[in-house]
Amino acid sequence: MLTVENVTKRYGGLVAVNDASLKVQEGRIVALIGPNGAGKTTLFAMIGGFVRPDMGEIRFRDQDITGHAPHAICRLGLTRTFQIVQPFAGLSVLENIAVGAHLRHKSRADALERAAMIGEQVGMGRMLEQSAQSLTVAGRKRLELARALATEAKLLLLDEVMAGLIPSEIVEIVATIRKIRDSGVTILLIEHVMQAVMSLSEEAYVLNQGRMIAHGTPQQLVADPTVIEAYLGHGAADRLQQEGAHA
Ligand SMILES: Nc1ncnc2c1ncn2[C@@H]1O[C@H](COP(=O)(O)OP(=O)(O)OP(=O)(O)O)[C@@H](O)[C@H]1O
Repeated sequence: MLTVENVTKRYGGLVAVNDASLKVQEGRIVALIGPNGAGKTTLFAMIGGFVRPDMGEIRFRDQDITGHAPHAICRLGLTRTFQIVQPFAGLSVLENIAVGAHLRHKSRADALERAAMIGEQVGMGRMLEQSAQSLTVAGRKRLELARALATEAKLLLLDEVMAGLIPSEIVEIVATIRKIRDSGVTILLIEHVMQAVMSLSEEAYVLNQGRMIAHGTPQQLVADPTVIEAYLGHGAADRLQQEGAHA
């Protein structure tokens, strides 16, 4: 469904993403993980059309979308959420979701009807008339999910939708994301909450200093010395093994 091939993005002397590739098959939940500053958000920005890669190619459903504008990519069925959630403060939850629905529904009544359905789907059924400004962090994350879904995305890119949530809220949003996938939406997510990555995704890619250093099931990756070193520093895999042997 999505193929990223040898994509590179430089900012001056810094190579934020360096010759990175990944594939997302339809119907899957795939995670993109890596330490802070690894280049995850930059890679998402390139896939969504917000940043143009210096090199490489991005294909979505057999179409080359490299360097296309975000609205054109969204119209094809690929939508991303943002790490910092900024709802339209003066609008209700329902109206905020309807902004996404307007991409496919020209009439306000149709957009609102569609928005109400999506609101239910993400567990915001009782908050639809509430002002978006009054939402908690967890509510805002759900709203961001709903706005993206309302564009009738076939592939959703979720950027840290669990950041700042307490464990019980994480459990709820994990269930919601699974439900969204079961409704036919493919998901690529950036996530720091490893417990969520382990329970949600069937496969994960690891980015470190701009390079894709590993790909596998989350279970394989947490046992992979290259991945452990990327997170914990040089020699960490050996140290862990020795500690394990002495325990
Ligand atoms: N617009 C920009 N101009 C200059 N440097 C940038 C820009 N955007 C990102 N970078 C740099 O590129 C590198 C990768 O950043 P990016 O935000 O993609 O990483 P990340 O993996 O998403 O990190 P985090 O997990 O902390 O969000 C960092 O060193 C960052 O400082």
